[in-house]
Amino acid sequence: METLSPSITPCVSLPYSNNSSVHVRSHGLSSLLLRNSRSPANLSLISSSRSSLTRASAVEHSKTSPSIDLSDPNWKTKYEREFEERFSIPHITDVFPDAEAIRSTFCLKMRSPTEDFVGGYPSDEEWHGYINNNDRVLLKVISYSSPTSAGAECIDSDCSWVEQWIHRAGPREKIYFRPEQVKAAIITCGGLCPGLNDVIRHIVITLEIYGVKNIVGIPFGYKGFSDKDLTEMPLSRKVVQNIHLSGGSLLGVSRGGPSVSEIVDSMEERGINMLFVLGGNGTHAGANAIHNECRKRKMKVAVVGVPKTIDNDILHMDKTFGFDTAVEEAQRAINSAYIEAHSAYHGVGIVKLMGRNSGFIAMQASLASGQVDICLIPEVPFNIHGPNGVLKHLKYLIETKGSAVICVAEGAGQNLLEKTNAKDASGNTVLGDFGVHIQQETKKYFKEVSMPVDVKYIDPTYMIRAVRANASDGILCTVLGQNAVHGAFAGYSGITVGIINTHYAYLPIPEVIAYPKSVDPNSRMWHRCLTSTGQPDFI
Ligand SMILES: Nc1ncnc2c1ncn2[C@@H]1O[C@H](COP(=O)(O)OP(=O)(O)O)[C@@H](O)[C@H]1O
Ligand SMILES: O=P(O)(O)OC[C@H]1O[C@](O)(COP(=O)(O)O)[C@@H](O)[C@@H]1O
Ligand SMILES: [Mg+2]
Repeated sequence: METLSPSITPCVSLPYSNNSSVHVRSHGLSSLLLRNSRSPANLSLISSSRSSLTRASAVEHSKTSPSIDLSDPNWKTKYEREFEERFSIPHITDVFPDAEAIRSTFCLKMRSPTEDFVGGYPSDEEWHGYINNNDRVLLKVISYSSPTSAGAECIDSDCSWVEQWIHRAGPREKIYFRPEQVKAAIITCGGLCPGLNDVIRHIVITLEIYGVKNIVGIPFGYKGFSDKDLTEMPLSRKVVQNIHLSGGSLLGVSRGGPSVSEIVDSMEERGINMLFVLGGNGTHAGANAIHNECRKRKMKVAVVGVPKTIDNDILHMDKTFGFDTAVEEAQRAINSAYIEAHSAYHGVGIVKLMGRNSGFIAMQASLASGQVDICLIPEVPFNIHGPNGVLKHLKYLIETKGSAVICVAEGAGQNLLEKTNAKDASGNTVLGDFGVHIQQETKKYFKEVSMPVDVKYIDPTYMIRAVRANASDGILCTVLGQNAVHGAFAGYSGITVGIINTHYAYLPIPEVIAYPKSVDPNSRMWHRCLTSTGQPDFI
């Protein structure tokens, strides 16, 4: 039976403050709300979180909002209007006001993809499956009654309800590209993630249903645009039919690569006018820059992203594809660590999971397994040594339970390691190996206190990333892939697609990558994780 450590803090204090120095939870409203701290009412985003604002260097919000004066009786209306403006999605008609729209060729009546449009486009005249351009999805669905409510994000001290609407994804009745004039390209960048092949597959299948015949894959990420030895891969339903049965990416992935202008030069040369970009924060920063460069050059191109990251660090979305699968797979590693630890005399199982800045996989896998005693993530500071340190608690667990399991996210405890200052080809900081560090410190500590322990360290990170998507991710990938194509045909560009409050939406890219999403240490989910592990604060 699990025994709780006597050092457990019974409740977590909720630092409510409307002082401008309050740490702002890193959600989408941050830039606007931080500016509010200079407003006459001197109110910033009021949050019960203790995490500080983290910001990706990549992209700032593209559409800045002026400060909201909370003493203005109409501030809510103004806020909602400005929110709508920030989350408006760029459209081809912004640059080409006379762009011709035709009736959609997305037709679910069976038709051979090799058929030519000699007799005109097929259409489902009576079909009521289209999305109206004015359809919206609500971004936030909880009305908090107090800033001290767990996870509360409030704009004013009363936590006034403010509506934040974003664009609903899906097929439109009017499209801005003639299928026979489309050359569509798909690219996968960054690290691997379960589900990449499922998304590629559904982009290709949906493009074919619209009637596109010229579809290519760019090999090995952005590098494929500049490396002369890499040739584009022709794609069709036949090519992609079974690719979802294996993990990885049919097209290959890479970090780093050519400049944005080189990429756009290459797109011009190749005649690409639809680009589907599958990747994380970095890839999306690139996609947005490509979109802007195309606009600057007056190219009628749709650039649409599909967020890919097992780290789940993309803002606003319920989750990104591959995350669910990663959690499921991580749980298997935790179970092995548990079995090893449980079967050994004074066994300690340590599992390292991915998560550069965000501990979502570690948190969710710990919760899912129910076998973790200590979960360490980058968002929550901790000490290893000292009276409240991890090792002291570990000793207590060994004494009371006989074994213990520790789950660490790769980005945890970086302040306790020597900095490498190394960067990968994309400019991401190369992290120190905290898993190895805590393994070594555990062995040292128990030697010092003359207590025998049997430490088993499992690093399943690349095994987790390489698996094929599970059923739930498979469905998510299908919907995201289809919606990416609908967005491009509808004439949107510089957008990405995500699942938000169980609905599918289009968002302007800068809003989802303004900074990496992270675990809120005051969220219900982190509290649930603490309830499950029974771990105390290690501070
Ligand atoms: N700020 C940026 N602007 C343009 N391209 C970027 C930017 N950051 C990263 N990239 C490119 O995006 C690709 C993927 O980035 P990376 O950070 O490795 O993965 P991810 O997209 O999963 O975060 C790389 O080819 C990288 O060169
Ligand atoms: O060894 P690689 O390819 O750099 O990948 C490691 C990184 O991949 C990730 O899982 C996901 O990163 P990306 O979203 O940038 O692909 C990180 O958590 C991890 O640091
Ligand atoms: Mg990234």
